Amino acid sequence: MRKEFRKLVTIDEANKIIESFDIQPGITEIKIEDSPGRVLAEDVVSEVDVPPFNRASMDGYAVHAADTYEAREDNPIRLKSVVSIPAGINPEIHVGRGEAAEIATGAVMPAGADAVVMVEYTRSDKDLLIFRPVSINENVMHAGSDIMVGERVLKKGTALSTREIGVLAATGRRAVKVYGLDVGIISTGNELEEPGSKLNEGKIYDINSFSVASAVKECGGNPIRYGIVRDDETEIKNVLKKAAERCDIILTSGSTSAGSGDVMYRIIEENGTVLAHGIDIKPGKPAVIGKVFGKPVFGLPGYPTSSLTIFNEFVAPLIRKITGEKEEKTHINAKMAVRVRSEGRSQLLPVGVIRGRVYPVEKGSGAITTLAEADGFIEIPSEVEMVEAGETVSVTLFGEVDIPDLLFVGSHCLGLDTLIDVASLKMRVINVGSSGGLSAIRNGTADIAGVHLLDESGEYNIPFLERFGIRDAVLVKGYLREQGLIVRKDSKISRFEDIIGARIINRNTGSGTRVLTDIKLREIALQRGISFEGLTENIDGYHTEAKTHSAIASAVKLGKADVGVGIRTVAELNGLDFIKIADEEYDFVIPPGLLESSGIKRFMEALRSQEFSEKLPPGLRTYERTGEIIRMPYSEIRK
Ligand SMILES: Nc1nc2c(c(=O)[nH]1)N[C@H]1C(S)=C(S)[C@@H](COP(=O)(O)OP(=O)(O)OC[C@H]3O[C@@H](n4cnc5c(N)ncnc54)[C@H](O)[C@@H]3O)O[C@H]1N2
Ligand code: MOO
Repeated sequence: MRKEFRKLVTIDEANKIIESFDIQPGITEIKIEDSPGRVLAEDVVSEVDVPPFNRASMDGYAVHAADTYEAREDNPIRLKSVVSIPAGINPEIHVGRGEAAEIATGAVMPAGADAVVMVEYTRSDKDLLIFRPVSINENVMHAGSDIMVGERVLKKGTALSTREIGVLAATGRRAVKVYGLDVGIISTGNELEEPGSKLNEGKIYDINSFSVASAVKECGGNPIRYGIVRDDETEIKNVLKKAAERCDIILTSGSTSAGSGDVMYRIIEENGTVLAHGIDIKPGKPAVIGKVFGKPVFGLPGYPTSSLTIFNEFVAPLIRKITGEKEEKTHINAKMAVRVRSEGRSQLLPVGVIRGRVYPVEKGSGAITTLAEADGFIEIPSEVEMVEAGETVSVTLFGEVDIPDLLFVGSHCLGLDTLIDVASLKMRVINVGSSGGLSAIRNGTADIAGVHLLDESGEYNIPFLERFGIRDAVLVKGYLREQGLIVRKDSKISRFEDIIGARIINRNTGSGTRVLTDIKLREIALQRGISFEGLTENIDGYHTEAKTHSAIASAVKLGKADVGVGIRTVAELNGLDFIKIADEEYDFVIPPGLLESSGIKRFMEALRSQEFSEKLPPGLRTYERTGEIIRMPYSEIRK
C-alpha cells in the first residue's frame, strides 16, 4: 500500500514536537586538539604552575640588578661571566655579587640572580661589560604568573576555541571532558555506493551520511555513521535498533516520500511513533519526525539539499541546545536580482549574494551544489507567490560572503575553469546558460557573459545580442569547441549522415548544439529532396531531448542511444569516440565600461596568452580570432 502524506505540519508545529523531546547530553572525553567547537563538561583546574619556575624572558645575562645600577653607555660596569645556562636544565649554581651567568630565553633563573640584561646591552672582552642598568625582576617571568597551581583556568560550559586549547596544553591536559551527544546516521537506498569505491551503472555516491555527519559535528554532536543500508525493511529495522541502543538521536536519509520503496515512516510507526510525516517547507517536505526503539528519530529526505535543509532547520538547533554549542546567524538585507516564483509551501531558497544583489541558486533540492554554490538562503512564507526583482530581502548567511573580482553569468564551459586559473581571478560563476547570460548583461547584473548560441544562418552569438536588445556591450571572441558525434568505441557510425538510421539522443530546443544538428539535417533533407519534417520523423530519438553534453554522453555510454551530438571534451572524459562535424564559437560579452577595469584586463590578457592556449583541455582550442573585440553596431561588421 502506498502512503499518502498526512496533513503537512507547519514549521511551528514541527518545532513544538521537537521541543517535547527530552534528551540529556552525554559526556565524552576527547583529545584536546579535537576539542575546538565543543563545550566543556568540567571545570579545568591547573595542577601545575605556568611557568613552573622563574625564567628568563630574554637572551642575555642573569645578574644582581643592584650591580648594574651605575651602568651607562659611556661608562659600562664590569662583571665576571661565570657559566652559560641553556633552556631545559635546572642550573645548580649561585650567581654571586659581581657575577653574571649567560642565559637563554626560557631557561631557569639561577639562584642569586634577580634580573636579566639583554645581550644587546653587553659586550665581552675578558670580562662582561654592561652598558645599561636593569631593575629587579626585569626580563624575568615568575613561576605561576601565567597560571597558578590550583587555579580554575576554564569553567564548565565554556565553548572551546583554539585559544583555550593552548591553555589546556599549558596545564598538561591531554584530554578533556566535553558534552556529547551520539547521533546515529543511516543512509538508505539500493542506489548508493560508498565514495572511494567504483561507481557501477545506475548507482550514485552516498552524499548525505557525510554531509549530515559533518553538520552534526559542527553542532557539537558525535556523529556515528552506520553506512549505507539497502531498501529492505528488515535490514533498515535492524540497523535502527542497533543505533537506538547506542545513540541519543537517529538520523536516516531517504525513503521518506511517496514511492513504493519509501518505507521509512512505516518502519518507524511499527517500531515506535510517527509524530509528523510531511512538513510545510520547501525543500524537505516529506521529512519524518518520530521515535523509534525509544529514541528520537528524524527521517531526512533523500535529496541532498532537502536533507541538509531539514537538518539545519530542525535538527541542528536541537543538538546545539543540548550540547550548548552556539551559532551566530548573520543576516543581511539585499535586493533581489531577478524575480522568483514560489508556490504553496514555506520556502527556504538558497541564494548567492553578489555585490549586494541576490540570485537564486536554481539547481533544485536534488543537487548538492545548490548549497555549495549558495551564500545563504531567503525565507519565502507560504502565502507569498512572487518576490519581485529589486525587492529587498533578508538573507540568512551560511558564512562570510566572498567578494569576487568578476561576476560571470552564462553557459559554463570547462575552458572557463582554465581561463580563471590562468588569469588568477576570483570569478563567481553563475551557470544559467547562454540566454541567461545575455539577459544578465542586458540587466546590468553581470561583468561577463559566456555564450555559444548558433543562429539558423550559421552565425554564432552576434545575432543574439541584437535579439536580446543589447546595444551597448562588446563581444570578445573566445575559443573553439569541437562539436561532433559522440558514439561508443565499437560504433559503425563514421559520418553525420549515419545518424539517420541510428537511435539518437537529441539536445534541447534552443541549445546551440540542437541548432547545429538541425542545420546539418536540413542540408541532408535538401540533398535528398525531402522535407525537414519528413526526414526527422524517421530518426529514432529525434524528439528525445537531453539538456547537457554530459547527458548525451551518458545516454550513449549506457546504450540508451547510439549517437548524440556534443563536444569532444565530454566524449573523451567519458571514454567514448568522437567524430568532428564543426567548430563551435564560445564567446564572451562584456559591458564596454568594464573593458578598462583591472579584472577584465587580466581576463583579456589570460585569454590571449600562450599559457591559456596550451592548458585548454582536449577538444577546445584558441584560434586567430581569440581575444578580438567586436564593438557596436554589430550589424556593420557582419557581412
Ligand atoms: N510522487 C512523489 N514523489 C516525490 C515527492 C512527492 O511528494 N511525491 N516528493 C519529492 C520530494 S519533495 C523529495 S525531497 C524527495 C524525497 O525523497 P525520499 O526521501 O523518499 O528519498 P529517495 O526517494 O530515497 O531519494 C530521493 C533522491 O535522493 C537520492 N538520494 C537518496 N539518498 C541519498 C544519499 N544518501 N546521497 C545522495 N543522494 C541520495 C536518491 O538517489 C534520489 O535521487 O522525493 C520526491 N519525490
Ligand atoms: O521537499 Mo523536496 O525537498 O521539495 O525537494
